[in-house]
Amino acid sequence: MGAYKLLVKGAKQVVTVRNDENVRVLRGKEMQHVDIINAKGKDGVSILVDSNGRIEFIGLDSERVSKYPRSEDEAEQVIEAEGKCIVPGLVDAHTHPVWVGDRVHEFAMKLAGASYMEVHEAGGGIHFTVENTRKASQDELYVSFSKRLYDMMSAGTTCVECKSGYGLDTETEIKMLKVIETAKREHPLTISSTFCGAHAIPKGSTAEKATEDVINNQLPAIKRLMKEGQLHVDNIDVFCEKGVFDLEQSRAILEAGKAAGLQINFHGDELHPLNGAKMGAELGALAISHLEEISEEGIAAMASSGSVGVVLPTTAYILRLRPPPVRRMLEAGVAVALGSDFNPNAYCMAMPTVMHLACVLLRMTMPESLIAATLNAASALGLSKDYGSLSRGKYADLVIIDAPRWEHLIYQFGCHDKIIDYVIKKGHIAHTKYECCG
Ligand SMILES: N=CN[C@@H](CCC(=O)O)C(=O)O
Ligand SMILES: [Zn+2]
Repeated sequence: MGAYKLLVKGAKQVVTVRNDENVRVLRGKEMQHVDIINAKGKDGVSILVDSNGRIEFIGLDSERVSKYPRSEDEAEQVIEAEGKCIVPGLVDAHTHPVWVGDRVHEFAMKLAGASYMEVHEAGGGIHFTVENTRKASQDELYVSFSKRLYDMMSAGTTCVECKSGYGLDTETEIKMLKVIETAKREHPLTISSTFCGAHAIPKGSTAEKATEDVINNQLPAIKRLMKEGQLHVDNIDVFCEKGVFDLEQSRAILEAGKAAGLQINFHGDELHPLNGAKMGAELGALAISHLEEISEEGIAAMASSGSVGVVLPTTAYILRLRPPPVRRMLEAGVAVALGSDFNPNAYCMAMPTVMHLACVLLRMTMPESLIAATLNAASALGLSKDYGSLSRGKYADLVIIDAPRWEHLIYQFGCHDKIIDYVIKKGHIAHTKYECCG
């Protein structure tokens, strides 16, 4: 074993986002620029990774050679990155990736004019996925889930939030959380897991009964497994929406989750303005997702509570919703993050596509979008101490792009696999296009 796990050298440009490990989140104007280390002529940029996968040095090749003269010989792997750009590993702050049975048939219905809630109320949508997921075995779910995680990684994602929520009963919710738990142990990606037993009202039940079931049955069973060390769940979620869980039911579920030691991270103000953002801010939510219908009051509350706003451009795009007022949120000082919202309704797991949509549909700039998909997304999951930017001491999660400027990752609409040369996870080559595509 070498003294260093990896040396990347000769890069044209390294976007650190912030080259300061103490910066854990960025808001408002702070999101207008990213820190970049550029090569000086032939003197490229190096990243040296220690044996624990953390960044030991980041800076010009010449400085690295004078400070660590033997680094090239002592590194287990060396990547020549001449002419290439490097950004931090992307962080996907919101996904629903554990399920079987696609909903391609519903895409046609929606194109013909059916709304998300019309499909849901007709017994499709989440209900369709619940029926299929309840029938599937843990192994079957793991096979499709783990393939999706590799696909996400090949598009540059190195940390991802993964929800349960297609069980809506204790048994299936636990089955889903166990699938996520297995991936936490076995997959290179860093996973933040979320209990979302309140994702919909089970068929034949009511919102009152479902709230009671989540609080009195599902959550205590999960808590027991966490105590026994069988599960390590990070977040509590609820779909706070008209016709699903109302404001008070959502509050009760989130409070119960918080009392069980989970971070509050939920769906709010997506289709109707229920003032979910304000309620979440009052509870000290770490993050609130969607926010298409956030109120001015909700924006002010999130700016002062520090709750991260996770916006999901794929949803607004696919459902033709009015996009969330991201410019207003940024102006007011809300920290904005991005997620793919990968689920059978929004079948997108590529964060470069998400960043592109954020720029075009949500009017974010490219630096804002990159910050939202790295440092702020890590912050929405409580992971920004270790992930989301490149500085000494942080984990070396990197995306190495074969393009003359980092912005190509966002500018290019699709086919990112052609320019993503390497995805590095904690200093390991987790994916390289040279092995899979030649
Ligand atoms: N809005 C609620 N949940 C998901 C959709 C899940 C589904 O349709 O299966 C979302 O965030 O978009
Ligand atoms: Zn969602």
